[in-house]
Amino acid sequence: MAKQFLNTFLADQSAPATTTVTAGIAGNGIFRMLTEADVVRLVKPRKLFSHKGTYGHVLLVAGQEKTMGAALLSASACLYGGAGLTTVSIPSRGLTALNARFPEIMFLERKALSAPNNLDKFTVIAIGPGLGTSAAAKKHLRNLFRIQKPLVIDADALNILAASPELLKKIPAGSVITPHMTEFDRLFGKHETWYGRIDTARKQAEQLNIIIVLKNQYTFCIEPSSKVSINPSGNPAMAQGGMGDVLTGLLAAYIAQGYTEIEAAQLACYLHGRSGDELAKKWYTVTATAVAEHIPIVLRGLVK
Ligand SMILES: NC(=O)C1=CN([C@@H]2O[C@H](COP(=O)(O)OP(=O)(O)OC[C@H]3O[C@@H](n4cnc5c(N)ncnc54)[C@H](OP(=O)(O)O)[C@@H]3O)[C@@H](O)[C@H]2O)[C@@H](O)CC1
Ligand SMILES: Nc1ncnc2c1ncn2[C@@H]1O[C@H](COP(=O)(O)OP(=O)(O)O)[C@@H](O)[C@H]1O
Repeated sequence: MAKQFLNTFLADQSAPATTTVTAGIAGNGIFRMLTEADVVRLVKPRKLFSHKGTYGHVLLVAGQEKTMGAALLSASACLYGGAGLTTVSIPSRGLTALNARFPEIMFLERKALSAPNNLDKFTVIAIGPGLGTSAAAKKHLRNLFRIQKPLVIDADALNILAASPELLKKIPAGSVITPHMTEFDRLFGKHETWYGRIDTARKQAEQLNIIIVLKNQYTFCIEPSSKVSINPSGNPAMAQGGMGDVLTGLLAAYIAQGYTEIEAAQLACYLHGRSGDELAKKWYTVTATAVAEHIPIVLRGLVK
């Protein structure tokens, strides 16, 4: 593949003109582009002698009355992403919708989140889509931080952290945060350029010992080592509410299935965008629901 420049992937072409991107995540450079071959190599086949326990259990803490849809979208991505079991902790008013839409998914009352013993059985916990930023939501986030297991943190959970810098410093090591540009700037300060934003993300990933999935047309997955992988899939047909909620559910599903946090982030970003790309061949715009539902078809096409 011809040498690529970082500016190809930045909306404002703000990087030094000579900064290059290598194809393939195995490359030694700082900026590496994720390829289909990387993804095919990463995907683990489902084993003959396996059962739901083999593929992990996601707990998703999401939703409030006006944004229950975000919780359902995220939960659907856990399901279509192949998690063995999915439990959602939503306000109980959302239960009828949950049971009607996804009978495969289980429910955990919000008050159960304050007892760490109730959380032991989950392989991974994701928090944020449609959660709101109430005092109760903040309390749940704080409680989850206390168990010191890596979390997937998105949307309103990021907005809570942005308003509570003391809590941001306590983010469990190894966690994955998935901000879009505005959420990122709320967390780490306003940036005038994309290159500046990526520079801050690299420093923060190292300092906080977390993975930052900085979402945009091209999404950047930044490791604690400050290496960056760039996801090339995705398209403007996907620019609709709920799309990030689906990405979060996928990411949690892949962690549940035993991928490392960075592998899960890379897989989730690539497959999410690829699903949108395949759908956009037929559809002028694609919904978040459709992107989630198409994920197993994408994987079947990639992994024979
Ligand atoms: N069906 C449901 O229940 C849904 C529920 N949802 C849930 O609602 C909660 C709050 O989400 P939210 O969209 O209201 O606020 P938030 O994401 O902070 O955006 C605020 C402003 O930021 C900007 N901006 C946004 N995205 C950007 C991007 N990618 N790149 C760059 N900029 C971007 C944009 O500003 P603009 O560009 O318009 O000036 C926008 O107006 C959250 O928990 C979420 O999970 C949603 O997922 C929708 C479906
Ligand atoms: N034009 C685009 N090209 C590629 N991907 C896009 C585009 N628009 C949105 N996406 C993807 O959709 C997701 C949007 O996330 P986010 O803004 O958090 O959505 P929401 O809060 O509505 O769930 C990101 O993963 C982003 O990469």
